[in-house]
Amino acid sequence: MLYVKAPAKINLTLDVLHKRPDNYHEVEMIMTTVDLADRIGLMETERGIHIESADRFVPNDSRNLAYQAAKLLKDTYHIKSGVIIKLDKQIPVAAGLAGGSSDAAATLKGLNKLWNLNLSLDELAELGTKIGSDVAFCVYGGTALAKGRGEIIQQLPAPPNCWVILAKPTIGVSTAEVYGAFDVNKAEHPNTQKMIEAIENKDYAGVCANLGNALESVTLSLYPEVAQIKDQMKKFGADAVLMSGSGPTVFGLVQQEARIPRIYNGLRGFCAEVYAVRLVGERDPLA
Ligand SMILES: C[C@](O)(CO)[C@H](O)COP(=O)(O)OP(=O)(O)OC[C@H]1O[C@@H](n2ccc(N)nc2=O)[C@H](O)[C@@H]1O
Ligand SMILES: Nc1ncnc2c1ncn2[C@@H]1O[C@H](COP(=O)(O)OP(=O)(O)OP(=O)(O)O)[C@@H](O)[C@H]1O
Repeated sequence: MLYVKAPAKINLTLDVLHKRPDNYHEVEMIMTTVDLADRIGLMETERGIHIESADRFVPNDSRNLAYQAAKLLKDTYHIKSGVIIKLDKQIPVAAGLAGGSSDAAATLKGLNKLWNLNLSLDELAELGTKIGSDVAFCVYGGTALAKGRGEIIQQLPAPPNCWVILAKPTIGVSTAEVYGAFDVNKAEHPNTQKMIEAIENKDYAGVCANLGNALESVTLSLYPEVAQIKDQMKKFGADAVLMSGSGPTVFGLVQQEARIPRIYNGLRGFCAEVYAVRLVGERDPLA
């Protein structure tokens, strides 16, 4: 069995510029990986693509993004053999943390090895774009500015080190629904350039000050409990707080480790899924 790690991402910024003729939105966003990961096991078999997962929210058929990744490689490169894909899910589902996209990216990278395809990361990212807008970022990992519909990736240095508290309310959010309700005239736009400068200068206060997500107000108006979690996380002592992606997960940045128990335990009082993880920020050299 070949194992591959599929880390979650958070959006330090997410700006939506306009709706495009293809019905996607033009975005500009800064994403970074965190140390919360699914584990993917890949085993060659005679034929077919078989998904095994104990998570009841994860489809085990062609709707699974890891299945789609395997199918795409199999069809494109005329692979005869099949694969069993074991998904050990740690990333909450439909959370705004790119769980499915990261599973797809890890499957592409793992099968590239298992099937000796020798494709470059750039080639895998291009294939990944056919599966979803976040897959290209997940192929590279680390920290990046993503443009276009999310598939044009410019690598950035790692942000200053810190802890990330993730809190996911019990609701799952549909990305399409949130983009569908987005109104460009009402949107707040983060300052992407200032965030890039803060990251480059390893300026933690600057990163905190420039967090911003144009989709946040849309999700907050659909699901008021997300606003509550934001308020609680601030009250318990996070340095800065934002919703990730289209939500509903809220993340808080914390530099002092001693503050984590109060925030973690406070949130656990009314939110079932809470995680305290490190920012990874760097590309995995072994990936
Ligand atoms: C919210 C984010 O996760 C932030 O990282 C991404 O922008 C969404 O990435 P994703 O989940 O990989 O999205 P996709 O699977 O490609 O698209 C899901 C749906 O979201 C909408 N969508 C997505 C990306 C984009 N730039 N504009 C959009 O309008 C489209 O309605 C699309 O049908
Ligand atoms: N491997 C997978 N893991 C989790 N969900 C998957 C997977 N493949 C397909 N899905 C489907 O995708 C939907 C969205 O799940 P996912 O966890 O990828 O959302 P997300 O974290 O909001 O992603 P993003 O941040 O890229 O929008 C789920 O409702 C689920 O049915």
